[in-house]
Amino acid sequence: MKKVEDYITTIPDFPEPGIMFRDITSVIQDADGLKLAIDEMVKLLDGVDFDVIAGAESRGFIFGMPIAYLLHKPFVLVRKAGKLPRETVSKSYDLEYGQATIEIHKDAVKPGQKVVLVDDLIATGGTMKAAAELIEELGGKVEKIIFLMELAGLKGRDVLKGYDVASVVSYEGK
Ligand SMILES: O=P(O)(O)OC[C@H]1O[C@H](OP(=O)(O)OP(=O)(O)O)[C@H](O)[C@@H]1O
Ligand SMILES: Nc1ncnc2[nH]cnc12
Repeated sequence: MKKVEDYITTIPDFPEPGIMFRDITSVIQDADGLKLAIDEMVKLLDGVDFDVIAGAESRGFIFGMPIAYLLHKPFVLVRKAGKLPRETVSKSYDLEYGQATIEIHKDAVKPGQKVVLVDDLIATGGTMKAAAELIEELGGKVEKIIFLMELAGLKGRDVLKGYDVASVVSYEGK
């Protein structure tokens, strides 16, 4: 029986020297890999009471949407800057390589709503930290943050201290 990690490809030195790129395309271009990945992420939400799933552009959309569909929850887009047409809240942050700004529509989360954040991977934790702060700025409560993969050596969990964080696959290094 194959495990999720068997479907993940690692490409050294992409997109920059020193980065071990953990590629999800080899997971989702295999029907069994895609199903297993989503099923394993859904399991991370066993017993979690929440109202909304929010996913980070773009790979967080790939995994967040099917989970929202399966659990019959609404899905909120955490988008890169300049893509959302209505009023937004916005935050800038650093990545393993580069820098980014994300935005959420102001009406996407109502005060008091319990939100699950979803992404494919945690590296430095910057993306999800910024997303969590935006949810909280809108009055939402971050109930849990889930990933398909975790690059544990980059200590992203420390950045997300205080949040309930879970992942399907953990790489010891980066
Ligand atoms: O933990 P961090 O250091 O914040 O890094 C993780 C983030 O980086 C990648 O997204 P990226 O911004 O490259 O965008 P993409 O999903 O559009 O490829 C990945 O999908 C996570 O969202
Ligand atoms: N090492 C990595 N592999 C794939 N996506 C990433 N996003 C940030 N760091 C990454």
